[in-house]
Amino acid sequence: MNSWPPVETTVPDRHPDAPAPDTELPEHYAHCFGCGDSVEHGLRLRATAGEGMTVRSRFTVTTEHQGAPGLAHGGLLACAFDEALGSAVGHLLRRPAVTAKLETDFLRPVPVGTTLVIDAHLDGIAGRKVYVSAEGTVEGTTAVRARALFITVDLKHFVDHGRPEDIRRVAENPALLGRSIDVNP
Ligand SMILES: CCCCCCCCCCCCCC(=O)SCCNC(=O)CCNC(=O)[C@H](O)C(C)(C)COP(=O)(O)OP(=O)(O)OC[C@H]1O[C@@H](n2cnc3c(N)ncnc32)[C@H](O)[C@@H]1OP(=O)(O)O
Repeated sequence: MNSWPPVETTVPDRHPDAPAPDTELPEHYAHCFGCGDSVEHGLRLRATAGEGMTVRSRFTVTTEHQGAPGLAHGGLLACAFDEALGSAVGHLLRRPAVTAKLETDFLRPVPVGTTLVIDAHLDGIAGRKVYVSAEGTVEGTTAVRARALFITVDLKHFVDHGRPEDIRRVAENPALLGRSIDVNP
């Protein structure tokens, strides 16, 4: 296995305004496929801040999330990890960041009706590069592991690249963004 993080990093402190351990984290965007309550068949991840540089997320697999009969689709499992890892970066550093690279190891199938518990850990930071990893367990057995590189960006990134009507809807109704995001930092 390659060394991780792949470059020299430092481990940052939690942001002073990061949610305290055991705090339930809000959805970051109502229309997010990973965590938004407005997305009918979305993943609806729920997350809790952990100790140190950790966040625990939970993804309950439903019949809408199947790939093979009765089993979660691998692409949706990768999506769940993207969300869980992004949540760790966003909430612990309180800086906007996007996924640049995501790698997943699928070790065991994840059945419909089970809850995947994803423990994400912020491993290190080098400039704008943030390295995070996570392990997902079903009833105590490791099913999926993932590693990712996130890159911190300015809020301008989302304004420049997002669809204007969606940006406008958020500007008119900031409640669509989770309580934890300051749209006027
Ligand atoms: C705030 C409070 C709470 C918030 C909660 C939020 C929860 C959120 C949950 C959300 C969850 C869902 C999250 C989502 O779904 S995010 C959506 C999916 N991701 C994207 O759309 C990102 C698309 N990519 C880009 O926009 C650009 O490529 C970015 C911005 C990433 C970089 O373009 P930019 O022009 O700005 O920078 P740069 O190119 O100089 O690169 C900078 C450095 O990075 C290195 N590099 C780049 N790519 C790679 C790579 N693939 N492997 C290895 N290294 C890579 C690069 O070599 C350079 O290194 P160095 O030369 O400096 O050493």
